[in-house]
Amino acid sequence: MAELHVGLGKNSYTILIENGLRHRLPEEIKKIYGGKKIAIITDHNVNAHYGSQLEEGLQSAGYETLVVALPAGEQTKDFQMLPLIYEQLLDFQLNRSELIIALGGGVIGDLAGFAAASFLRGVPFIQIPTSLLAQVDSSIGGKVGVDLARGKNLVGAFYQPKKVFIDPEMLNTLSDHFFRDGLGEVIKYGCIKDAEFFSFLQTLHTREEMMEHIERILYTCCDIKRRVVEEDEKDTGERMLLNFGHTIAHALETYTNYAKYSHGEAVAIGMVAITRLSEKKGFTQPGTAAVIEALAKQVGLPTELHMEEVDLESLLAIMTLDKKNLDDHLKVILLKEIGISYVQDETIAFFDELENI
Ligand SMILES: NC(=O)c1ccc[n+]([C@@H]2O[C@H](COP(=O)([O-])OP(=O)(O)OC[C@H]3O[C@@H](n4cnc5c(N)ncnc54)[C@H](O)[C@@H]3O)[C@@H](O)[C@H]2O)c1
Ligand SMILES: O=C(O)C(=O)C[C@@H](O)[C@H](O)[C@H](O)COP(=O)(O)O
Ligand SMILES: [Zn+2]
Repeated sequence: MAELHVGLGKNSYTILIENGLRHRLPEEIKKIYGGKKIAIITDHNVNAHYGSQLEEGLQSAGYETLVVALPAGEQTKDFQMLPLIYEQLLDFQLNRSELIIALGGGVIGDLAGFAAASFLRGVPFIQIPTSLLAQVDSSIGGKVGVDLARGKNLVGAFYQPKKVFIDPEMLNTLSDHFFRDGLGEVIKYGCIKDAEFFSFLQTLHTREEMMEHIERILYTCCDIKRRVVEEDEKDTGERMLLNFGHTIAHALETYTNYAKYSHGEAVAIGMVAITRLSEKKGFTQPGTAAVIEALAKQVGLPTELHMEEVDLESLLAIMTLDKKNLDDHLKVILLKEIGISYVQDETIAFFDELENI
């Protein structure tokens, strides 16, 4: 069992990582919430595996519950889902002091978190992340939101959960596709902050090997994210490092209508592409992109940005909507070398060479 504290003043909370924690959730929730009602927001896949156990446990602990189960997938992280959720919360008469639980992957965490941030101007919520991506990244730090057709995460808020409960055993039911996908963000953490962790990842070849070391993987990523968020909760500087590979990733996801690449896949492609560009311009130690590419390939992630399949002008137009853009500047996240990242002011011209990398 491991516990991490995210120190954000009155918005502080803890992350609990424990095998089998799902069986003890009602008891843990009782410690932090003395109200009557709990709304669980989840998706159909996760609900089928874990919904009834959680709901029944909470009912046995004396809570009145509502389960809002939505279709699985990125298309659900849409603005138009919100009224459907609000309607059900209203029917349930959830009040401002009562609790929302996000039970699922990053899609549910972001969407339910934003519903919590906006319903009645803010209802407390907790994160029970069930995908690898959500356990290492999206459940921590309070970035919640939804996608628009014109761009990813373009509507949202910074709204911290009251607690994050991580049960690594829940990953046993995750598909191979989404296990791999989460590794895109895991590799990101090694790239931006921890060369030793990156080297450790290079020694792991199979899902089984990774599951043998899952506590180290989860703890290392959560700890890096916690430290970065503590330093810059509102994403004005240091936190932008967590966006390594994401300017290209988000543009690619948007361009392909959230249907071709899952987020971690797009991040893998984005990290390799930006590092190739950066090497070409002399900002990154030569050979770094190849090393990231090799690790991504080793775990089965895509690494090639197939420019013949996309229109560069359209991709660049989407990038200009990136939330990191301030004034006339784009903020690009680059590596000096594996483990050392920084933010650099650039113009959109930085990406002109994308067709030739
Ligand atoms: N807020 C943040 O800081 C942050 C960080 C990274 C990514 N994100 C966002 O997270 C989203 C991607 O999250 P994701 O990859 O978890 O996608 P997801 O929520 O769609 O989950 C992936 C798939 O796995 C299924 N699933 C989840 N847990 C399962 C389990 N334990 N057993 C069986 N099936 C399970 C889901 O039903 C879904 O089909 C993207 O929208 C991305 O933008 C947000
Ligand atoms: O928490 C952060 O900050 C991140 O950037 C984490 C990213 O992995 C994540 O994809 C996040 O949702 C991106 O946020 P955005 O602000 O670029 O939309
Ligand atoms: Zn991400």
